[in-house]
Amino acid sequence: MERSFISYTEALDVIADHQKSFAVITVPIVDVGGHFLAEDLIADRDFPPYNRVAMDGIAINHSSFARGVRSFPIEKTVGAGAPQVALEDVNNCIEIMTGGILPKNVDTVIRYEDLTIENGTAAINLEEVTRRKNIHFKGMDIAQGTIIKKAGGRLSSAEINVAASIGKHELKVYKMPKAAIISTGDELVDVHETPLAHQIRRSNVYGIKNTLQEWGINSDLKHIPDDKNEMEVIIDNLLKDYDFLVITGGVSKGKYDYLPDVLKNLGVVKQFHKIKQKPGKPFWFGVSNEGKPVFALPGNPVSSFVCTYIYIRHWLRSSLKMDTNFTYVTLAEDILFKPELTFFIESKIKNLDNGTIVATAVFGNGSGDFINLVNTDGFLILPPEKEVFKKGEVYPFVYYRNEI
Ligand SMILES: Nc1nc2c(c(=O)[nH]1)N[C@H]1C(S)=C(S)[C@@H](COP(=O)(O)OP(=O)(O)OC[C@H]3O[C@@H](n4cnc5c(N)ncnc54)[C@H](O)[C@@H]3O)O[C@H]1N2
Ligand code: MOO
Ligand SMILES: [Mg+2]
Repeated sequence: MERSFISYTEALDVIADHQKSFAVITVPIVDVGGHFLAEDLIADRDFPPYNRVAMDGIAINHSSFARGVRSFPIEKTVGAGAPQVALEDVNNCIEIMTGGILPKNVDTVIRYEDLTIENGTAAINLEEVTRRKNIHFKGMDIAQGTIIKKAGGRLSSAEINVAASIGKHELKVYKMPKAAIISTGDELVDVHETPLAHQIRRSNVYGIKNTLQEWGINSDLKHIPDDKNEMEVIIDNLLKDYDFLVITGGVSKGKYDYLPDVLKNLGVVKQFHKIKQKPGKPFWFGVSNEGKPVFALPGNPVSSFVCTYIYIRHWLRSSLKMDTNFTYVTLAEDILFKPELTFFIESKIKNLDNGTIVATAVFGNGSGDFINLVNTDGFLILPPEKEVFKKGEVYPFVYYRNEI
């Protein structure tokens, strides 16, 4: 159904309705970082797989210590990687290293720091020793056959460690869709060019490309002048070659804002045009006859930036069955915003030593002022039904920095 001037939440719902199922591919483990997991990771053994010695020292049978024995002749010395041995006499000990398999007939490990070793005998310098100390017992982390990580979600170093330990030399991951990011507008020149007095360099598409890249999506950049016929031919071809399109500019009320007409002529079915929000109001979203989403973002750089972080993210996370919530932060100061629109306001955040993260709005000069993005960390999402947003209240926050 076609809609106009809908709310932010309605727009999110429409976009989620057009989520896709991405194909599954297999990628070698060394290249898998940042991909999205498409299979469950299952423990192939207990973790740890054997009673693992957790400290370098000696292994004893605690009953001897309990009987008052304090000096233990060393029967043998064993390193990690050696098969399991057995203590023959419970009054003796086995010298053993971290990572080794716990010998039979022992149940407690004492570290070197608590021992004096002389002439092949280890004396324990402790009044008390807890039985089972310094042993990482078989299966205590997870049992064989248990799902460690369900499909879905992004592979971080934590999951990659686990994948390696269960022998996954290659993993099933989602094949991310490929995007064309298209700038429109006769005033725009290439980054290599020197603009004339009435021109600017096209910029917002580079930021969008980088954002998509951070989300694991490859894209190509294209440019189309404000020429209806040229637009139609180029977009028609791009719809064939790419999984989704991101177009910036040409969607408002201007004489040369041809995009909605062009997309209509190409059979891209409008799902909505205009959202009750600031910035980004003229956002147009449609789906081609092959089901390919077309995100036609308003050209103003802050508007296209916000719409990318809100709506393209929402489509991707919905498609990947990931939760779509944002983190919440606390307002450092009151914010006044009267219009009945969802307000995305650029803000700086600060971590306080009491554990709260506070956000301070930084008002730039509207959605054309992309310099203001450099001075902020993300944007607050303030709902339309209020005018005064009080210091101390909490609101969702979209963080756009990707620091190491
Ligand atoms: N009469 C009205 N005019 C406008 C309205 C309105 O409701 N009534 N809405 C305003 C709002 S809000 C926005 S946002 C813009 C959206 O405009 P378009 O999507 O049609 O975009 P353009 O007109 O092509 O460009 C707008 C602005 O952005 C600059 N731009 C465009 N592409 C790029 C790029 N790739 N890199 C850098 N800058 C870009 C362009 O030069 C313009 O300055 O419409 C308002 N007008
Ligand atoms: O809504 Mo426009 O996107 O503010 O400048
Ligand atoms: Mg325009």
